[in-house]
Amino acid sequence: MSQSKLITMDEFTIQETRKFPQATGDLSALLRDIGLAGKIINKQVRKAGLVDILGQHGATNVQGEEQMKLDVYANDTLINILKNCTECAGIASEENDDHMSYEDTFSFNSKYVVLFDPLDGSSNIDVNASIGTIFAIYRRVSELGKPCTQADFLQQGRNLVAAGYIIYGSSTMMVYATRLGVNGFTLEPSIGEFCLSHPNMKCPEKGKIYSINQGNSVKYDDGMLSYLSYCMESNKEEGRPYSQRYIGSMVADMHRTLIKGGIFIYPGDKGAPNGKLRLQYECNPMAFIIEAAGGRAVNGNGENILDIRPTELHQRVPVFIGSKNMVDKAMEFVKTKETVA
Ligand SMILES: O=P(O)(O)OC[C@H]1O[C@](O)(COP(=O)(O)O)[C@@H](O)[C@@H]1O
Ligand SMILES: [Mg+2]
Ligand SMILES: [Mg+2]
Repeated sequence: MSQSKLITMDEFTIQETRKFPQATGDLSALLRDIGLAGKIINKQVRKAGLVDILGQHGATNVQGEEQMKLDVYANDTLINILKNCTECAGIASEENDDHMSYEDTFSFNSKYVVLFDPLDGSSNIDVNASIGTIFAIYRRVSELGKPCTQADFLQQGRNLVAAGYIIYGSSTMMVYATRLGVNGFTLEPSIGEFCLSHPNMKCPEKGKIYSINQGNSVKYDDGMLSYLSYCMESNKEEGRPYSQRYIGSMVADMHRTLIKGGIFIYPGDKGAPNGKLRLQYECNPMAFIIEAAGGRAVNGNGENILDIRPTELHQRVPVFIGSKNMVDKAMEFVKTKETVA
């Protein structure tokens, strides 16, 4: 990123909007507001050991998971910023039981709703590894001028208008996808702006890394285990064995997968047939980004993640996501064994 050619995210989205004369600019404004929330969360993350923001908050969320202080901080920040902006009619979050409808005059007439995982990778907060915020933007299906309804938040991933994440890593980046493609913006700390650093991101068709919690192997079925054996098997021509990398923070594992290629898997297992990750604010936005970058995302039956019809806000789904060829290969193992069983 050369200083003389800095393109801020705002400039970029304005340029993109101009390609569509009928566009209102509302989506650009919404992305800017999510970026603003990201900058505020980033400020806390950067001084996490110095202020009282590490550790547990003392409550559990709707899924029975311990909330960390930063989970709560990030959630409150996003809720307040999106409430005060004029483009968002309501939100749903990993940390809230139900969706929230913003009922002021402006929000009532807003056409977008946002779903988010305010802080992804909670288990990494206290050990200073990369964490992130994941978001998904839909056009509401409920009537303008009325409160949002559950239907707004239970849309298929196919309906996404935009999705992205902010990663608080060695630098802070915001990556978002629309149907036009995927672009990444690095936070320039001296001017406090996200600036275009990764234009037109593409996920390589094939990679050399598989990413899964291998410690759970004892619970995996035969198909999954034989795919893992395939990843570890030596085959020089095909570039195997693959390397295994697993941070345990979906944002960080997916950011690497998007840039370097590879496959990220959180499968169903004997104890949790639907796996752990949530469809609406983790897997759908990541699937939308990866598809827009040329990759693929399916569940354990090979069904495209974006085609799944959600029935509950916090539903979980097994996920195989990343380089197209690697996801297709994994399905050969997983689906064959399922049929045999
Ligand atoms: O510790 P496990 O079971 O491997 O799970 C790791 C996964 O859980 C998550 O941390 C769940 O996200 P949250 O931190 O938002 O609950 C993902 O980011 C990650 O991929
Ligand atoms: Mg998460
Ligand atoms: Mg979270």
